[in-house]
Order: sequence, then C-alpha cells, then structure tokens
Amino acid sequence: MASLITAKAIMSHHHVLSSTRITTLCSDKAIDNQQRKTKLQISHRFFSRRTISAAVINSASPVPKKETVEDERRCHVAWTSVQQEKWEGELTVQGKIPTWLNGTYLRNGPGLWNIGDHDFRHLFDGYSTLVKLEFDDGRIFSGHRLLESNAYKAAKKHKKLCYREFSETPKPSRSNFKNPFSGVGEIVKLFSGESLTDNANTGVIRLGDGRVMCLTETQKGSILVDHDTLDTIGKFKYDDGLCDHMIHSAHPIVTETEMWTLIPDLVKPGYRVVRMEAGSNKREVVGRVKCRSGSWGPGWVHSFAVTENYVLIPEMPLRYSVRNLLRAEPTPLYKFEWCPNDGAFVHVMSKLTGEIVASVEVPAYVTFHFINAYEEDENGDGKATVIIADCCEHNADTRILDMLRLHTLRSSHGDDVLPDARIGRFRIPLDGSKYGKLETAVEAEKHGRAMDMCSINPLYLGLKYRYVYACGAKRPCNFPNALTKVDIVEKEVKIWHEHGIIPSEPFFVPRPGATHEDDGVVISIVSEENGGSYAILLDGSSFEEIARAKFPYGLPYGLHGCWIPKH
Ligand SMILES: CC1=C(/C=C/C(C)=C/C=C/C(C)=C/C=C/C=C(C)/C=C/C=O)C(C)(C)CCC1
Ligand SMILES: [Fe+2]
Repeated sequence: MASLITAKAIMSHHHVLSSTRITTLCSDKAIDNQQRKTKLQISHRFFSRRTISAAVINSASPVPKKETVEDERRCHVAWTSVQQEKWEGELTVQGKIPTWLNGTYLRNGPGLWNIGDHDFRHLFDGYSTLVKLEFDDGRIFSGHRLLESNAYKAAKKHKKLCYREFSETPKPSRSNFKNPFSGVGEIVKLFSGESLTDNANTGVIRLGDGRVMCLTETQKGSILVDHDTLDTIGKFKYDDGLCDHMIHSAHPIVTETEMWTLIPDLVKPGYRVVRMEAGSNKREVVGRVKCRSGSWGPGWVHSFAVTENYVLIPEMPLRYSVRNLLRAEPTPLYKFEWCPNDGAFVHVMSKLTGEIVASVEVPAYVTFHFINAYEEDENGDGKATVIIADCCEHNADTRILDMLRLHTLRSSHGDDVLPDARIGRFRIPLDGSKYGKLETAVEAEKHGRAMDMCSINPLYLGLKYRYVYACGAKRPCNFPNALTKVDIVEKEVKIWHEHGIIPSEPFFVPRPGATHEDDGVVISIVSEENGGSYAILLDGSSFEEIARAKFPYGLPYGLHGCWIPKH
C-alpha cells in the first residue's frame, strides 16, 4: 500500500513535486528494494489496461545545491528531470484519433539532468529518455523509460558522471590528480573513444529491416531498443571497422532500403559518406570529401540532406575543435569553435559514384537541422542544374547553443530572449560555379522568428516538396513555444499555440493512400506551464487539433521521434 501511494503521488501530482526534487523522491526510504521491483497495479482511471512500474532513479543523492533547487522550483516542467525511471499506462483521449493511425510514435531526448550531487549544465547532456505513444484503434497506450546506456548505468552505479557528455567531462580521480601522465591518458581515451558517452539521447530511427535504434553523435551511442517495451536491447555493432572515427551525424537518412550517414574525420579534416543496406550492419564508404577551410577541424555536422541522386555535405564555420574537446571545463562554444573567416561551404557528392560534383562557398550559416533538399532542372531537359536545400538556420549566430544551457532555460521568465531563426534556402548550382546562395525561404516574422525541430512528409524525402512542420514561436519567449506549418511555395504559415506550452518536434505521419502532401496527422508532446503534459494530434492540412491525451504527470522537452507502423 505504501508503494502504491508513493507511485500515485509521484505520477499524478507533478506540480506538487516540482518544488521537491527528484533526489528527494529518490532518497525516500519508504521505497525499499523489494518495492522497487514490484509492479504496481494502479486503480487510477487512466491506467485501465496496463500496469505501472515504479523504479528509483538514484537512491542516495545528497541534498542538492541551493542554486539548483531554486532553478528547478521555478522552472518549467520542460526542463525538469523525469520523476521516475519508467511508467506505462493508457491515456484518456479527448477528440477522435483517425482509425487509420495504428502504430507507435517513439520520441527520444534528454530527460534526466542530475546524477548523485552533480547537476548537468546543458540541455543536450541529459540521459536519454524514450517516450512512446502506441495508437491502437482509437486508443493511446503510452510510457516512458530511461535508456540503459553504459553512461547511464555507470552514473547510477557510481553516483557520478563517468563519461564525457556534450558539455561535461568527468572529474579526474584522486589518484590521477598527481599523475603527470594522466593528460596523455585522457588524450588516448578521447581518441580511442573510450571516454566518450554512449548516451544516445538525440534521436531514434526505424531501420528498413524494422530494427529501432537510438542515436547520438558518438558512434558507440547507437543503441537498439524494443519499441513496445522500451527495453534496451544492446549496442548496434557496426560490422565495418569505421567506428574508430568516433563520431557521426546524429541524423542518418533512413529509407526502407538503406541508410546514409556522414562520418567527420577530425584528424584529416573531411567527411566520409557512408551507406548501409537495410538488414546489414556494414556501412560502405561511398566517397570522401576534404574540408576546404584552412581551419584545423571539420565543420560540425549534426544533420545533412540528400536528393534523389546526391548527398549534400555541409561544412559549417562552427567547427569541431580538438583543443576544446580535450578541455575539462566547457568553453563558450563547448567542443566547437566559430571560424567565419575560414569560409562556409556546401559539397555535393554523387550517390552512385562518390564523386564530388559541386563544392561551393556560401554565406556563413549555423544549422543543426536540414529540412529537405531536391534537384531542379531549369532547362527542362531532364538534367539537374541546381540543388535546393532547406534548413533551420540561426542567422549565422551561435548564441542558440548558449540559450540551451539549463540555467538559462530555467531562469528566463517571459523575457523575449530567443535568438532569431529562419528557413534558410541554399541554391547550389551544378555548373561548376564557385559560389552558392543562401536566402530566407519565408519571411521569418510569420513563424515568430523561431524555426527548428522540423519534419516533412517522409514520402517527399529528396523530392520537390511544399510543407515544413516545425517549432516556431509566439513572442515573447525564451524557447520555441508554438507548432508551425510552413507552406514554402505559397509562403504562408499556420501557427498552433497555447499559453505557457513547450511543444516538442511536430512529427508528420502521412495517411496511407493519401494523394496530397499534407494529408496526414502531426504528433507532438507538449510540456505545460502547470507541470503537466499531453500528446497532441493536429490535422496535417488544417493544422487544427484533432485529439489530445493528457499524461498523468509532466514530461520534459524531447528531441526527435520516429513512426513504427503496425503491420
Ligand atoms: C558527447 C559528445 C558530443 C555530443 C554531441 C551531441 C550529443 C550533440 C547533440 C546535438 C543536438 C541535440 C542538437 C540539437 C539542436 C536543437 C536546436 C538548435 C533546437 C532549437 C530550438 O528549437 C560531441 C560534441 C560530438 C563531442 C564528443 C562528445
Ligand atoms: Fe537533431
């Protein structure tokens, strides 16, 4: 009974708990080891079909630092760690789920930002937390669970940070303080990838063969999961010897038949373009492109784009910096440095031959997410003359990275401090020209000068397309607080917003048999100002609400998701 009450309290009164901390909950001696293992049957009306598992995140965390308690007490649930390791149950639906929507939406993202007495600094540091929405004949069965990466398991066991995360480096052990060779050891551990995290908190993809994989930017952070139970299955073992290059793009491009990704080379600055067949674990190197800039490191490549015949490789002036990678304390740009004087480039590689068919200099840019790209045949003779590539572009301003520090997110209330972003459109001529263009596709004011976390109809991948779904803004805000549908042909924008919300990436699922690009639904998970959260379903065409389903507790902000259809 005691555990029943504890679990109910944990799950149904998040805003009461937001003034307590996860650490306080976790040191609750009422939850003993036996209770931890107990599956709790909850009589709450939301949880009719499934049972709820209560698990303790960290049982012996000391009282947190005052500054952070203040931060979390006042902060939005979007930036508050999940209150328990896992939960599962049915959600009550308001509205009507389309009967054709059968399958699972899976979302990944950082969801736990403290371990032991250590509070993470940056949004991207948090431990991966999967959230699922299983649509089944008009009902939604949901759940969340922390991913059992080695980084998370080690942190739980030792009650401290054990691997290098996005902005954090573990403190050297006492014995290493006095060791004059420990610096060399750290370099070896970094370049062998040993000290890097496998906390796959960035995205989740469904490979063509049905396997579901969580990802981050370290190759060792490619982890297979069961999309139904959210169990961690284990590491995805690349069977090709390319892992020694440590990092890769967090956003491979996946179709039913293949997967493309980029592997930056920190030693000889450049990128390998690799392809993996569905059903295989072996990536083949299709080609390599050398960086054009004189700077030491390659440009950061969080994502990239493809057309039918080409792979676009961005070389952004925000570059990996080995010096910053080695530093224990975070630098203003973390593991990166801003080198606009060395130029910004986009390279185009043939998918078939691996040849570089264009390499153009473009105005400086900062992008994390490419939206889509396609070939245009201006002469009408069937031969592509130009490539159009769209991305969420931060006006060549790196401040967005600092805006995503937890302290900043938690402490700005009502200030209009979110730096502007737009849909940046690259035009890359295929005639050997030296320069490409970068323009604003749609007047940014129309989507509140915020633009990130985008999706498109996946059937239009690499093809001429019209609609972008993304997070936009209703100003004033310190973070994108609206969902937006942008018609990039007619330059029209629709906005969906409610007061005090932080929505995650709007994910488009096409209706089977649809003949219009926007015939489908958009799924997002919304964190509310009052500490709650809900899943929202918008009509892909009208962008109006079709249905929503409230979670019995608050979920933090998440990053990217995928759709696993029910067969
Ligand atoms: C762990 C190491 C690294 C990790 C890099 C990671 C985890 C990068 C993640 C980047 C993400 C999640 C970018 C998302 C951007 C979202 C934006 C701008 C949203 C804006 C608002 O809507 C390396 C840095 C690769 C170094 C090695 C260690
Ligand atoms: Fe991303």
